[in-house]
Amino acid sequence: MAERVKIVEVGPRDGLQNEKQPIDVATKVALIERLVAAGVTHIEAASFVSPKWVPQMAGSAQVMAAVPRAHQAKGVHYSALTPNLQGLEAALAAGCEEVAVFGAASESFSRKNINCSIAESLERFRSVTEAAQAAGVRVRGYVSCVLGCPYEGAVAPAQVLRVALQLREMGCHEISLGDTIGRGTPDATRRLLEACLRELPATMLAGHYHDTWGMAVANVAASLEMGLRTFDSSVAGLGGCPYAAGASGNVASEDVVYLLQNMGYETGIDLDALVDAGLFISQALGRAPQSRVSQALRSACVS
Ligand SMILES: CC(C)(COP(=O)([O-])OP(=O)([O-])OC[C@H]1O[C@@H](n2cnc3c(N)ncnc32)[C@H](O)[C@@H]1OP(=O)([O-])[O-])[C@@H](O)C(=O)NCCC(=O)NCCSC(=O)C[C@@](C)(O)CC(=O)[O-]
Repeated sequence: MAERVKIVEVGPRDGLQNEKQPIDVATKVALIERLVAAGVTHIEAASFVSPKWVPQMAGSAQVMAAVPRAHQAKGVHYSALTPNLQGLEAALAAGCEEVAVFGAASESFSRKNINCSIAESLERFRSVTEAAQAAGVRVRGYVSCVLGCPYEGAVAPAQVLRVALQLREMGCHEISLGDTIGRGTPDATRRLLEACLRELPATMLAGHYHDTWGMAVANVAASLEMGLRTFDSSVAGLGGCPYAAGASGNVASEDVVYLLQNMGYETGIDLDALVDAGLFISQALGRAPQSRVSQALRSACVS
């Protein structure tokens, strides 16, 4: 039987959080419905952050109220970002079964993104993880800027590991390593993972690679070689971070699924239906999908 790789679809959150044009709740929910229909089982659907900081995520409670719940019996999980207790309370009220705290390996990015130092953020996350665990909700931990910071440049793998270890110590079940600005190369990704894997099991790590420099699929492949089996991706390559100017979208889910299928891994995702989901949201945004696989599948020269 083929080995399973877990895809965490972050398009509805990471993908849409930075869009300038308003996207209504119905469109977000319709995207999520299509992702579920394509077989996606882990969807980051919402973000309970300050609407003054990230206006696009303001409708998160309405999104969570409308996502297809019947599919949960078939193993679909919805998660949301929660930077503090206020966010956690809103996420619990909205029925999230997993939440995510998001820290950074760079001081400057931490301050720009969540308005506090790394140390302050970790204190804050501790109260979030304690309250989430008391409510029976799992917590994922993000570390941003693992392969470079938009304000500080190079980031040492040891600094990433320090933050990741503290997230694990407070009970995060999974640590997602975010190449926020997409500067990473396969060699840099391997060096980062070598450092992290000395202290953390591969089963606990997820690769979250942005594609700004076109390296994201290569970084997924390098991470697979290093033992990672969980990847975050964004349908149609949507996305960017509001606090990392110029950063483009996550690696496209279609491209990751194509890669995995052709390497013999199982994802449970129907590529054609995923391409359709990407086309749906791209049409709603008035542009073409960034996924190269989507473009190739739809081009006239496909044999
Ligand atoms: C963390 C804060 C809230 C601190 O922001 P702050 O201004 O320091 O917070 P505060 O506690 O002083 O509160 C100020 C106001 O915000 C409100 N507030 C406070 N908390 C919340 C909340 N949870 N939900 C709704 N409202 C909230 C609070 O009620 C108050 O409202 P006011 O009295 O002024 O009307 C802010 O900086 C923030 O929301 N930042 C979010 C930034 C963000 O979402 N960035 C994008 C996601 S991270 C990312 O994309 C990277 C990732 C994860 O994908 C991985 C990668 O690629 O690297």
